[in-house]
Amino acid sequence: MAKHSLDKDKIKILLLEGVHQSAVDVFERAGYTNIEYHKASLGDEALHESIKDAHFVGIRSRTQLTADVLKRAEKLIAIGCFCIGTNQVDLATAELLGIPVFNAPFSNTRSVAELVLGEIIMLMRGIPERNAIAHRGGWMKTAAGSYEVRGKTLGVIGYGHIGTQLGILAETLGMRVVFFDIEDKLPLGNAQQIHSMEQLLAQSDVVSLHVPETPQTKDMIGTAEFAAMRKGSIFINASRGTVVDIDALTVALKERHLAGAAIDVFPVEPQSNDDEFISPLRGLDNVLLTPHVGGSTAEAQENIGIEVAGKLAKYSDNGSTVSAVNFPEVSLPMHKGTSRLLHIHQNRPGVLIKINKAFSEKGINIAAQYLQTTAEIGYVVMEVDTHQAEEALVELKAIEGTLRTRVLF
Ligand SMILES: NC(=O)c1ccc[n+]([C@@H]2O[C@H](COP(=O)([O-])OP(=O)(O)OC[C@H]3O[C@@H](n4cnc5c(N)ncnc54)[C@H](O)[C@@H]3O)[C@@H](O)[C@H]2O)c1
Ligand SMILES: O=C(O)[C@H](O)COP(=O)(O)O
Repeated sequence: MAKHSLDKDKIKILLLEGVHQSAVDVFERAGYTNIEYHKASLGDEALHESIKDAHFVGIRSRTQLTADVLKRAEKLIAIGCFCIGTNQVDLATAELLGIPVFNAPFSNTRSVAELVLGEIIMLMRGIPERNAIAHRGGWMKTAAGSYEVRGKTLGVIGYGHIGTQLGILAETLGMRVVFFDIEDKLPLGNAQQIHSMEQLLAQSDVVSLHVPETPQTKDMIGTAEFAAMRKGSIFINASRGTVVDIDALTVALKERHLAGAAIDVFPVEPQSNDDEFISPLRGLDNVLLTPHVGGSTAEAQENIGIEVAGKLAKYSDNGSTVSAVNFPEVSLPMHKGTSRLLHIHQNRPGVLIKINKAFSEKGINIAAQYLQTTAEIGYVVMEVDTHQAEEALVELKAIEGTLRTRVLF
């Protein structure tokens, strides 16, 4: 088992938002037992208190790791987002502080696609409204406004891991699939790329959003876009709450320009299951409201726990940063018989030369060396004889531009 500059039982792992037990199991199997586990996200003060001595933190989409939080988390080595989205982390600040951020880019995508497919069928049949009326003692038995999905057009906005899977599943039900994406994408099945979002909106019976939260996607669907959609069409958002102008959506639904909607993500979401959900969409019978559960299935959560905890444990044990979203990616073999030094520095000219010169002057032999950079930082990993590791670490810490160093014996 890898030995660290810090004993493993001193390495604190903070897990928030009820990440799956599979993550705890992975950490424990890797020898990390100092785990602080919370079922929900923490309020600002509690978060500051818990993260200030944490070496690793695991979150889901709720916890906001802002620049302020990160700067106060002085011991933080890496962050795990146990989900797809990483917009809740200030990635640029994390990078400049030398903190890699990992996520699970695929594990819950099938779950989202399945949920959306079910919602399409329910909404095309007007089931949410019939269900709500029945719960109030009414009986809305009519074929009016109730349609098969076969032969209808699904417009997917954001044709990535989720959008593509949804497209394939929808085609198996006989739907025609069109998509809009800022990138040219290989259409799967019989899907067709449309290069104008307006044209997609005008020809779709169902529009489903699957874009990430970025400055470009903020409020990308508002009054004008709803007006461009067909009268009586269906709108679905299981991407991020910031992408849709929720007031404009409310108007489009109340005016019955849209026949229905399914919304899983909201501009403001409750911090925990004990807090009230506030939204102008509440009380609309033709809207399916779900509490950000697109990726919340047993299968997805278990796989995410294993994947992200595995990436964090690997970074802790051997320094590998493969698939980090904000960091130079270095793929490292296991090391045996040497010690591994990890050095994260500002990306400025001459750092590697200075390291090599300092080591050569001290007679420290470098058995292996790996370097990757981004525009902002460099990540160099070196292997040296174990008896020289402490001395090498001192030399590394003295290099100008150093952000962080670690040694793995
Ligand atoms: N509701 C949930 O529980 C849940 C679960 C998983 C993911 N999500 C959200 O869904 C999003 C999509 O997930 P994914 O795995 O398919 O991501 P992805 O990165 O595989 O796909 C996103 C696609 O959107 C495209 N895109 C980006 N900006 C765009 C723009 N301005 N206009 C059009 N297309 C644009 C990209 O080119 C890409 O093809 C995630 O970023 C996450 O925010 C939500
Ligand atoms: O980004 C994601 O993967 C989804 O939004 C799911 O987030 P969650 O883990 O908070 O449910």
